[in-house]
Amino acid sequence: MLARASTAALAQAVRRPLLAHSAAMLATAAGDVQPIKNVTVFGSGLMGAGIVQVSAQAGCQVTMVDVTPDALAKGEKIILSSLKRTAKKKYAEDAAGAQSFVDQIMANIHQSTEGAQAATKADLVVEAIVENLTVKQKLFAALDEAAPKHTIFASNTSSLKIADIAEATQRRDRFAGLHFFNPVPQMKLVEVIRTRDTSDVVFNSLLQFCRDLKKAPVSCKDTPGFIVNRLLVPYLMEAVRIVERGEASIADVDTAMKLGAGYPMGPFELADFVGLDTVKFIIDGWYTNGDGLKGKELVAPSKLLNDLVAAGKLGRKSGEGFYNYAQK
Ligand SMILES: C[C@H](O)CC(=O)SCCNC(=O)CCNC(=O)[C@H](O)C(C)(C)COP(=O)(O)OP(=O)(O)OC[C@H]1O[C@@H](n2cnc3c(N)ncnc32)[C@H](O)[C@@H]1OP(=O)(O)O
Ligand SMILES: NC(=O)c1ccc[n+]([C@@H]2O[C@H](COP(=O)([O-])OP(=O)(O)OC[C@H]3O[C@@H](n4cnc5c(N)ncnc54)[C@H](O)[C@@H]3O)[C@@H](O)[C@H]2O)c1
Repeated sequence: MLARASTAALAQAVRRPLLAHSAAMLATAAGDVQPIKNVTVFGSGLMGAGIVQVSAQAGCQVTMVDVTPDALAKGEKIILSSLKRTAKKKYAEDAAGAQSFVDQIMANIHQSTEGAQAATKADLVVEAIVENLTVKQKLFAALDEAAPKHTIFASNTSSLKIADIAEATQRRDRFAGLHFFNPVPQMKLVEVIRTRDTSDVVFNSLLQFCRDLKKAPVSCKDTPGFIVNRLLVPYLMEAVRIVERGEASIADVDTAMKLGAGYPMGPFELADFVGLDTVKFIIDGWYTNGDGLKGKELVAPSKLLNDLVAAGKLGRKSGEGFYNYAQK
């Protein structure tokens, strides 16, 4: 009798928050939205450039902001190369059509190194800068003064708590996570993360914005790694530990996961793709103070990973990580 009662209570305890969460999703699905037509993206790197591109492709006016003209030029190069790949497929026999496709989208993209100025007309500010809480808080605190009251703030962080970033501003009701995946033009998923303070209108507007970008939004609580990274990063790290324990080679682990689990990339290829510095930052943050992950073996530091990052071998973006791309 006791066992049955405790099972029922447990089921109820699990069901209650899930029901509340899905009810919130349903409620917001029918709620008001504020239009997002003018977007300012901070960071023109791997992710920022992709977010700029897909927003411009959806018809938004987009301002891409970085700290130097050189960083902006790198971002523009990433966008042009991606658009040309897409244009080549769409307009295989029509070079003029392909060029006009690229030109029309690039006309929606403006560049600036003046962050505060760039935020003054934004309906949405998306941050995709270095994965460092203090740097993100400093940026948003400065933008809070410059951006209009209606502007929504969103972070593309891989691993930080959205609430920790938002606390640097006076607009916690207009602050959320908007987590895109690499490469942004290809990956359909966006994780939309609300904090306790995010308003329904803001959450709803971000869900609609993702749909306008032809992306598929999902949501979860403001927890370490949200959904994908919470599952993916421990998997990547266990692959590293298999190699550290001398149980298999890097190449065989990658081959095994591609041919045995049907993944498009093996864990080492993927870690090099994401950036070894980003992977290291994520596990270091979770190991030292991640809710429910602090001190856990699952995310413990790895000598192999730390040595590569210390040697500046960050993966594809530096030409070498677990693999050497200079030779490929
Ligand atoms: C850590 C962070 O917080 C979260 C994350 O981002 S975790 C990482 C999530 N991302 C992944 O897991 C990526 C896994 N890898 C993949 O999906 C695939 O390997 C890939 C899409 C990157 C590349 O696909 P793949 O078939 O291996 O290579 P490729 O043929 O070059 O590209 C496939 C298609 O996408 C296109 N494509 C690839 N990258 C592109 C880009 N950046 N821009 C435009 N088109 C691109 C190619 O043109 C090709 O188009 P086609 O099939 O019509 O010819
Ligand atoms: N790499 C991935 O696969 C991936 C995927 C999803 C999310 N993310 C997250 O996105 C963010 C960016 O990652 P990335 O891989 O694009 O990094 P990146 O190093 O490629 O780009 C970061 C860019 O931010 C710029 N920057 C730094 N401080 C700035 C500031 N104060 N103002 C304006 N620009 C500034 C840098 O100059 C650089 O161009 C991180 O939070 C990361 O965790 C990364």
